[in-house]
Amino acid sequence: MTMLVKICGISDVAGLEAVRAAGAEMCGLVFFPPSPRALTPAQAAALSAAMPGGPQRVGLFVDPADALIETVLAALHLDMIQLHGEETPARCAEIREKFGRPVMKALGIASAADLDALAAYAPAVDCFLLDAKAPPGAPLPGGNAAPFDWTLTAGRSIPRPWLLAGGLTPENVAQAIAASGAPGVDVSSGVEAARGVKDPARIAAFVAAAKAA
Ligand SMILES: O=C(O)c1ccccc1N[C@@H]1O[C@H](COP(=O)(O)O)[C@@H](O)[C@H]1O
Repeated sequence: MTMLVKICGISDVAGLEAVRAAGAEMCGLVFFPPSPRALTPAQAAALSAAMPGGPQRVGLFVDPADALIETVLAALHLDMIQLHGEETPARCAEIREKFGRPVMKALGIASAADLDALAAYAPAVDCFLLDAKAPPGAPLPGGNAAPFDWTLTAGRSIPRPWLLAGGLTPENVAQAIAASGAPGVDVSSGVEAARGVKDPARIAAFVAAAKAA
């Protein structure tokens, strides 16, 4: 089975080219201003236009108003919408229906009980991203280089396709896949040279390690 790989927080052409060259299926474009990886719709449109084709474009939003999604979709094509806030199942379904894009819902996981929430979301979304819960007071709900206990998902039936995220790196991704049973992985901080600055060599190493796992 193909291991799906998403590299999140791409903000320049070198990063996008590295994702394409490495063979990752998806890249994430962040539309959440507090993030060091955030893009304006115009910046994202220019970046995406610099490389027609290539990885699927996933737009990352945090509790977005409809107007923001509308503005982004008017500026560039998105293949998928990632919701990384406190969106309810009803809000996920509304966004999926209104904007006609597959929805990936991110959920913070700290204990086995957190996985119980997946059942309520399953009818409203196309896939899940299971990330560590943000540390208390963290300014970002994700992208914090924090892992969760990978064994929590081992042997669990996850009711949609899913990606593992949180603190993954080229060095630990194979171990994370083996421990969690994840069919796909997503990374941001672990492939950066500095916060918000992607490192093409680490992107290549991450994708190679994930695909070989
Ligand atoms: O990357 C961000 O800046 C970000 C901001 C707000 C919500 C989510 C964000 N990133 C997502 O979090 C996961 C895990 O990140 P990391 O690898 O631990 O740094 C990342 O894959 C993105 O999907």
